[in-house]
Amino acid sequence: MKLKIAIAQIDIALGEPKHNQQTVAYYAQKAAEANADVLVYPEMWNTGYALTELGDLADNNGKDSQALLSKLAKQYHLNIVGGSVATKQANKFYNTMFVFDALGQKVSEYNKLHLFGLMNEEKYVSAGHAVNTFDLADVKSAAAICYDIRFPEWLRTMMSVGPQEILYVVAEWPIQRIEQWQIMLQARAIENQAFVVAANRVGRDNNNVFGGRSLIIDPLGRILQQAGDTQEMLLIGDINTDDEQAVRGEIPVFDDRRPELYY
Ligand SMILES: NC(=O)CCC(=O)C(=O)O
Repeated sequence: MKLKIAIAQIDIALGEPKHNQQTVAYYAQKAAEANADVLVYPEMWNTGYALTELGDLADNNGKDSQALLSKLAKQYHLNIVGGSVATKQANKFYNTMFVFDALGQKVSEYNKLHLFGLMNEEKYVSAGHAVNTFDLADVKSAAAICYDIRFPEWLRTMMSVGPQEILYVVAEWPIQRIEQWQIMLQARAIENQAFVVAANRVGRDNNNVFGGRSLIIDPLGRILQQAGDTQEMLLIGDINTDDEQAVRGEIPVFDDRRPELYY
């Protein structure tokens, strides 16, 4: 399957969901103009890490964000991996991803599993418990949120069911660890023999400068497309999932696993 992928490497205005919704809508239009099949946004695009203000700002059951993403998906006939947004669900706050197909139908919903202490996330946000695997644009896929990529055992859990052909990652990853971001994403691509499509934000909040460098990586860990570290942009890249069938044919790591020995 050939797919044109678009990544919206955007800046996020801290604590300003209305403003950020306009940015998200603008990049959907640009992705449609580029004839993209799939569009990916970064983590927590509605509020940024405005964690102390979640009581006022978190999206109730993700209603506003879902309505917007579904509308954009349908209007522009785009499959959308909707980054993540701060949500309120049953009096708790979550860092939640919504995925919509090109008909505007929700195909997945996922609450970030691993909360990032260095950014105080666990003080305000509750952790999810469920996998995030789905078919999007006829391709078996999985998705993770930012700090989740430091847990290869979790990604393997999701990637080996299928196995999945694309791993989407959405992030607010600071610039001082941007080399780790890139290296870990390349490793996740190689070990799972899958494409990795990773969207990071740019800009700053009160505590961090974020490092961009959104990436599209092939199943051999080679970088197909890479955005810069500071500028907002729409990164576009073409992938062909037949490539990873070739890689899997040569080194069948999924068949050779011995899960009975792993704990
Ligand atoms: N938003 C996040 O989860 C950041 C993760 C991060 O920066 C890391 O080094 O891990």
